[in-house]
Amino acid sequence: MNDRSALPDLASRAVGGAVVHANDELFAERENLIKPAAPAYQPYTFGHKGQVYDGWETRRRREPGHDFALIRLGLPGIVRRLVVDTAFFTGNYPPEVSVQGAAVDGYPSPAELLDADWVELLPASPVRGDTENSFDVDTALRCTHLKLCMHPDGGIARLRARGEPVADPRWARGEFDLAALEHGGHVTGCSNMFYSSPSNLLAPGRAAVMGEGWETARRRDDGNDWVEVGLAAAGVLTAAELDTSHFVGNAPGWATLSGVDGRVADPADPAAWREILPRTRLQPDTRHRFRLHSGAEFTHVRLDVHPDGGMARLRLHGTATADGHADLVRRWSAAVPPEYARAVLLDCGVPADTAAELAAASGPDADTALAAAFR
Ligand SMILES: NC(=O)NC(NC(N)=O)C(=O)[O-]
Repeated sequence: MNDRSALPDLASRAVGGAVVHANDELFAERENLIKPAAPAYQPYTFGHKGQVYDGWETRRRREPGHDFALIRLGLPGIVRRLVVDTAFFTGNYPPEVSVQGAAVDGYPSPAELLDADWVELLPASPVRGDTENSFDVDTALRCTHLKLCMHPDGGIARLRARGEPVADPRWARGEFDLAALEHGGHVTGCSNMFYSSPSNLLAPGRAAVMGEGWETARRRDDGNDWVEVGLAAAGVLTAAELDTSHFVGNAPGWATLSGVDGRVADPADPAAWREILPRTRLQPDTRHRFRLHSGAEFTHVRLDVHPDGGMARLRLHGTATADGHADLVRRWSAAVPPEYARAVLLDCGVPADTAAELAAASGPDADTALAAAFR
């Protein structure tokens, strides 16, 4: 799907994001910025500090400068669209906002983050109050953190950082979930997303409530709903997990899985798809796991649910092919600064001089050597 609004929110608390610091949050707490739920408001509701807002709100500045919050992305990746939602902030929204991104390995403290190499994703730009202010972003950087600035002060209900997660090759090796967002799995098509996004199927961890899964509207025709997933890497699947947890009265009755190898066949050609899991009955509110034995290589997998309903998670465990793994490493190395790549290679036990050489090199030979370092 090319629609940026359908991309997963890399900052959301639902995928492990955190607002690790704000220079001020007197009126309303910074953590509200990344709550997955839409913002809410109750007029004439006063706490000790003033009107209660569902967002991040600083005091009125009496000296020059600007306010800022530091966000750790739950899914490091390339940000394609920022949404600065000022819902319910009418007399107290910031006139302008800006956002910067950084790629920092390890577990930096807020103080260390302040010294990071911040790259501009959104220059200071005007925003409107009580509005979802949407900005497309043009960057190639795999960000791990964002810095959101309000010029000079004010309140913001939510920040959404829609984008493409880029896998860390240290954790996408051996047998892993080839559909997981954190490894670069992504939704490429879907029949219906009436209630919730199909990307939720690929989110980390178990869903806590029904709303954290994918749910379609009730079908009133003879068809069935489906979702198509681009795998993190071309690979061979060994197990599938179809988790209907929390879908009690609206789980699908049956499901099938099929796959295609987009390197040798056209995914748009229905005849190119091969069955992976035959039509299988599902139970409501159940984590189903199936062993897969076909041994075939796939780049895309399609889940058909019959006739409609919802599902919490889809996991597709398997191993990447050698060229699939090399592609995954190439995507990562093209999106991280050389000093970051060098630090990661050192962490993998690569000798210092080789790490420096590999991090700085480019071209097919360098790609092959880099992929070998992570295999
Ligand atoms: N009515 C308000 O919202 N006032 C103030 N904000 C809060 N939260 O009370 C302010 O000055 O922005």
